[in-house]
Amino acid sequence: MMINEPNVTPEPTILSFDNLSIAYDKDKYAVKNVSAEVHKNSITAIMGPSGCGKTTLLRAINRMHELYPNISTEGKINLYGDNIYEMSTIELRRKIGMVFQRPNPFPTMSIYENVIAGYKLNGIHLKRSERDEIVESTLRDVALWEEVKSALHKKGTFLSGGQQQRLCVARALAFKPEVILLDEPTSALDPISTAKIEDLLVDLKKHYTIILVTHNMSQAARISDYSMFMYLGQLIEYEDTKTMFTNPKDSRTEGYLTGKFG
Ligand SMILES: Nc1ncnc2c1ncn2[C@@H]1O[C@H](COP(=O)(O)OP(=O)(O)OP(=O)(O)O)[C@@H](O)[C@H]1O
Repeated sequence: MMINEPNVTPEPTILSFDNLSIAYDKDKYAVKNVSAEVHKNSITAIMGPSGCGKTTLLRAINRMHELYPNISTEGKINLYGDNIYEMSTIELRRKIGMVFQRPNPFPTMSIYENVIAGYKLNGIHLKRSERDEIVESTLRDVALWEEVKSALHKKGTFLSGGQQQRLCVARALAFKPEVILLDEPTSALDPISTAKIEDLLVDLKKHYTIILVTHNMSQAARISDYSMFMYLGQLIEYEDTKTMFTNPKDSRTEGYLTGKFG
C-alpha cells in the first residue's frame, strides 16, 4: 500500500476538539470525549467501523448535526481558538464548507448557478463581473473549467458523477472557506473519477484544510497527512498517517487496519 510521507514540520492548529461528546438520545453517545487538534493546510482522515461516530463528528464541525431534534452536545470545537458554538451558523458555514457522499448539485440550477448558490441562498448580491470571476476561478480550482466552460448554463445534473462531485467541491469552495469537510466523497464514484478527486484534494490543501471521512483505508493512506481512528464514539488513536499505518499503538487500530473488523 502506498503511504503518504509525513510532513517534516507539523502545521499550526486550525481547529480543536475540546472534550466533545454528542448524544442523539439521552445517554446514547455517538461521540464520546473527543479531544484533538487539527493541522492547517493538511488532509486529516477519519476512519473506523460503521456506526463509530465518524459522520456525527464531521457534521459537528459545521453544526449540521444540530438538525436532529433531540441531539445534545457537550464540550467545544474551536476554530482559530473561537468556540464555533458561539458563532452564527451562517458565519460558521461560510468558513467551514461541506461535501457529501453522493454528488448533489441543485437539480434545477445550471452549472454556473450551482457554483454561486451559497451567495444566492444567503441573499448576497454580486455584480455580474464578480459572479463570472468566482465561477471561473472556482471551476479552475477544481479542474473543471476546461470541461464545462462552453456548457455553463446547462444543468449541473447533466455532468458525469465525477464531474458533479467536482462541481459540489466548487460550490463548497466558492466562499473561500477555511476548512472543507468531506463525507466519503468518492464512495459513489468509479476509480478514474476517484483518482481525480484525490488529486484535487491534495492540490487544494495548499489553500484549505481538509477533513475527510473515509471507509477506504488505501485512500486514507494515499492522500491524508493525519489519521484518526474512532471506535464506539471514542477517538482511539490519532497520528500522522505513516505512523498510524506502520506502527499503530492500540490493538483496536491494528485490528481495524489489518481487516479483523470493519
Ligand atoms: N439521526 C440519528 N438518530 C439516532 N441515532 C443516530 C442518528 N445518526 C446516527 N446515530 C447513531 O450514532 C452512532 C454514530 O453514527 P454515525 O453515523 O456518526 O457513525 P459512522 O461512523 O459515520 O457510521 P457509517 O460508517 O456507517 O456511516 C451510531 O450508533 C448510529 O446508530
